[in-house]
Amino acid sequence: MKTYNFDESYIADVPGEKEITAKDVQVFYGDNHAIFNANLKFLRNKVTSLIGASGSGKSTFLRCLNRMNDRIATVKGEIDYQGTNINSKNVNVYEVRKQIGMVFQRPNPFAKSIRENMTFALKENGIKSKDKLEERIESSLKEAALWDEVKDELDKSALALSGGQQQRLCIARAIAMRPNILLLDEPCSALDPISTLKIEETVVRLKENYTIIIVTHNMGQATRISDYTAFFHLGHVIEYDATKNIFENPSMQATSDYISGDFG
Ligand SMILES: Nc1ncnc2c1ncn2[C@@H]1O[C@H](COP(=O)(O)OP(=O)(O)OP(=O)(O)O)[C@@H](O)[C@H]1O
Repeated sequence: MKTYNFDESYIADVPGEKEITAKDVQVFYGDNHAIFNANLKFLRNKVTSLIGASGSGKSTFLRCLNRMNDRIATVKGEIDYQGTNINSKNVNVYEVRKQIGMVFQRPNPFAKSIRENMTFALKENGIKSKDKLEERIESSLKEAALWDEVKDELDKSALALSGGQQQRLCIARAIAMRPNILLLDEPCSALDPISTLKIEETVVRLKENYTIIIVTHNMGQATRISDYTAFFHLGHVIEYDATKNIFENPSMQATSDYISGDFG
């Protein structure tokens, strides 16, 4: 078993077609150095889990991938997406977020109808045709496995849905924009086991059309749904590999300690 060298930079890479790559990414909250030289390549149409103890930097790193840290932290390094460094100042952040959608820990639907939740961003982006909007609502709600439960009550308030339904609505709302990448920041942490299972099934189906990167504290969830897993520790990416290897045969002592519950 190897010990991680905190002075060296680890290139976290696995074979396959890349969708988005972090190069020497560092994040600072004032004096707090939260992410140290993360070099991590994510594969297209795969689910990748980010795991690690509380405070290890998973959410901070995830937010770098669609510029969600802009107002709260200093992010150095490059995020390469389709040949562009999207961490560059002159990149249009709204365009980035159209292609790299995000779903948060707590479901956050707008206090509007289900239909309005689905159409708001589409209308803002110039999609006005009623047929096109209806088509997007239906196809996205189907992809998020919510359509059958809400198709007869699209004008009902989104806040009247259960927590799990609200989270699937947030996923549907994100994919209505037809992004390439979906970032999920502990999307099940506020949900009961049955709702969690539904989201997990949804995520596994969604990878057919999207690249998915998910922060999770739930080891079972990481093993059930992700193809690859990156282990974060003290702001460093310590190990990155096929999920099976991370959980059954990790190379690094710190990974082994974490997954066996020795710390964190
Ligand atoms: N908005 C913020 N302002 C200042 N510091 C922050 C902020 N968000 C995170 N941090 C700090 O950055 C470090 C990494 O935190 P982060 O939330 O990314 O870790 P995490 O692994 O996602 O933790 P958790 O699993 O508890 O969500 C911590 O030291 C944390 O205190």
